[in-house]
Amino acid sequence: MTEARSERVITALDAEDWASASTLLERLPMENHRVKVGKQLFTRSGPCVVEELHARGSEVFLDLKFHDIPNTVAGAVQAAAELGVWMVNVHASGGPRMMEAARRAVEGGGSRPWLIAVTVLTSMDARELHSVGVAAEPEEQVLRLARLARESGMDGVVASPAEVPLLRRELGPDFLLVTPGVRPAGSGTDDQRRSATPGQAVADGSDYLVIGRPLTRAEDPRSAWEAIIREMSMADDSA
Ligand SMILES: O=c1ccn([C@@H]2O[C@H](COP(=O)(O)O)[C@@H](O)[C@H]2O)c(=O)[nH]1
Repeated sequence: MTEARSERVITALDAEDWASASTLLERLPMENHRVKVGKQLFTRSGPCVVEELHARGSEVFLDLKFHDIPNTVAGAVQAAAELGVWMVNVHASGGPRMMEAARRAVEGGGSRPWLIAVTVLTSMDARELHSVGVAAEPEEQVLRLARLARESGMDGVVASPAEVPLLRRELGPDFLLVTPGVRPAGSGTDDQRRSATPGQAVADGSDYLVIGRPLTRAEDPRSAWEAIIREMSMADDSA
């Protein structure tokens, strides 16, 4: 991964509306240029949020985690591609036909978004995974879904930083690994159950670190950002 460290951080703009999101952006440095729009902001403020972010020069990861029948997901992914987003995602547990339909939906045009699949939500531990009927351990299930995602034409997966060493070893250097659940050393994990520090995520080979509350809830988001970038640099330098 040759991108600058600041380009490897995707800020999760989990704000209640566009007004709060843009206030937050003003409190972050300009290098914070990749942002993730999730269900709350998109549902409240709609596609114009993506347009506003593009006008500001940001690249947008539209994190709506589509999970539906193939025809519906294909239509949704195509609509996302027409918005010009940089990255969009589906749930790998929607199955191979659904992922293949999503892939076909973004093919054929000029530039297309990165299409990635969510494996096991980073908020789930083994116990919760078992409670929804999956007997496998999280790592095993993440690897199974990541293999399926690759065979179905996905460019990469969303997984926890804890699974990055395994996924890199098994899937090689070119499959995108996008990791939420990142927490600076010493900070609480909130509702995340499988997490690691920014330094660890980078050292293990994560391509993109999705970071929300450690930035959005920080008293000083700019300093929090700088501390994260410093931690990533130290991990890179010692690799
Ligand atoms: O498995 C997943 C998939 C997506 N997310 C999203 O990432 C951010 C993480 O926010 P934090 O505040 O840093 O915990 C959030 O928008 C989630 O919807 C995830 O956490 N885990």
